[in-house]
Amino acid sequence: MQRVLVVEDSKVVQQVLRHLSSHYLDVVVDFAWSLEQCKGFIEQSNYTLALVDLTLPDAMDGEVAKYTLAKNIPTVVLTSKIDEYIRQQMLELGVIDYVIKDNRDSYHYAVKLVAQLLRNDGCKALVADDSAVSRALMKGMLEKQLFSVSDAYDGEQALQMLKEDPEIKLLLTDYAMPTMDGFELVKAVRNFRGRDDLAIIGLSGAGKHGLSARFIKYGANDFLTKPFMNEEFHCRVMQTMEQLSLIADIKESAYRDHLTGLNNRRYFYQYAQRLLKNKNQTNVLALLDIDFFKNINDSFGHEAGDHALKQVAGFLKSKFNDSAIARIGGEEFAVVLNNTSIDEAESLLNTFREQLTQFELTIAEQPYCLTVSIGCTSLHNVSLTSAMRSADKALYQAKQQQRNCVVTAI
Ligand SMILES: Nc1nc2c(ncn2[C@@H]2O[C@H](COP(=O)(O)OP(=O)(O)OP(=O)(O)O)[C@@H](O)[C@H]2O)c(=O)[nH]1
Repeated sequence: MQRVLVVEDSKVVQQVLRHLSSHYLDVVVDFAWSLEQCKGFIEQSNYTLALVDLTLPDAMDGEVAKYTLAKNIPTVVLTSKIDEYIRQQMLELGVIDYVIKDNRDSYHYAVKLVAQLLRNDGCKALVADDSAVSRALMKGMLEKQLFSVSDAYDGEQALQMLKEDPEIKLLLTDYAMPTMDGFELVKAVRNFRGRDDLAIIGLSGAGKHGLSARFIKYGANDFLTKPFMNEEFHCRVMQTMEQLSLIADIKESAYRDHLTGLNNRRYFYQYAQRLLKNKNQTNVLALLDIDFFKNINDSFGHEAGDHALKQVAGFLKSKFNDSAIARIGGEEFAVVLNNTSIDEAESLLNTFREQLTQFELTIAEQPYCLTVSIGCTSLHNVSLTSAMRSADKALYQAKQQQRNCVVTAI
């Protein structure tokens, strides 16, 4: 589990950092006031990352950063002043980055930087460069930013590695490489990995600015001109990864039902359409609708109704954890049972239905049991529209019968 340690002696700054951390960091964050307290925390817990003030009353000369780094904790430094001497000192120490505390936005930047570094943690990156020295340098710099890094000596090798590993999220590629240069590599990679799925930063030598622009035209997200400063490299990588994360967040929220955390209707339709393309797989589509749900809203209020929906969603997830589940309407859910015959599906759905009748929800602090009606149909060799229509018709029949039952469309 990821954990962050913040060491800051100013009460006001600590308060600001606490506020921003609760907003941006979804991990445990401990706050220490001094080097001594910092040592105590490190004895107790393992930290993924430390954000430390360079000057503390009991550590005036950056000893806290030296201490966290000596304990192998990747460290970002907060400093109220910066000059070439301090900068060099910090780079030599091996801190990931430094943030100058000169306005409120710096704290914002610092916490967002920590958030991005936590996202980088274990994220795969690939460096493609024919120079072993350059490769080792960039590998080291990326590892400092918590990436898990592999490297390739030319474009062809890099392309092969990217084809084999869709988990690689960042590619740094030089332009001049034997067998396949950086442009060819970027063009080839973009045929199967989009800009929002794999970030690419192109590198070119000094005085070749035209090359940088062409990198972008061929599909790179950004570029760097060699030789680059440590900070420039760091900022470019961070900014590019932050954009990728933002797009991932937007995509995630576009496909998620905010109330229950399940997939939403949009996701479900796209998923089912994709599934139907595989003609060899027999799947079953089930539509589940809570019986007399309106009674919950009417008796206990809309908020209690929301709470009930969340509990039913959680129950569904626990029982069909290998299947795609979505909330496709108010109190209506869809489940796709993969590689299942219609008879098997009917039996599984009946078991679920019976288990739900035994499951006690908590509504307005009281136990409450509810039931669902289910319509199901084969999702194989049909159009999605026709499968939805059949399942809907079966669900209607289930409602017309006694409810709390499964009807299969023939
Ligand atoms: N609390 C809450 N209620 C919702 C939500 N979406 C839809 N509903 C309510 O769900 C209820 C659905 O009512 P009906 O369509 O009459 O269905 P029902 O009461 O479940 O009856 P049957 O389906 O015929 O068994 C309505 O009262 C909607 O307002 C939601 O997100 N939250």
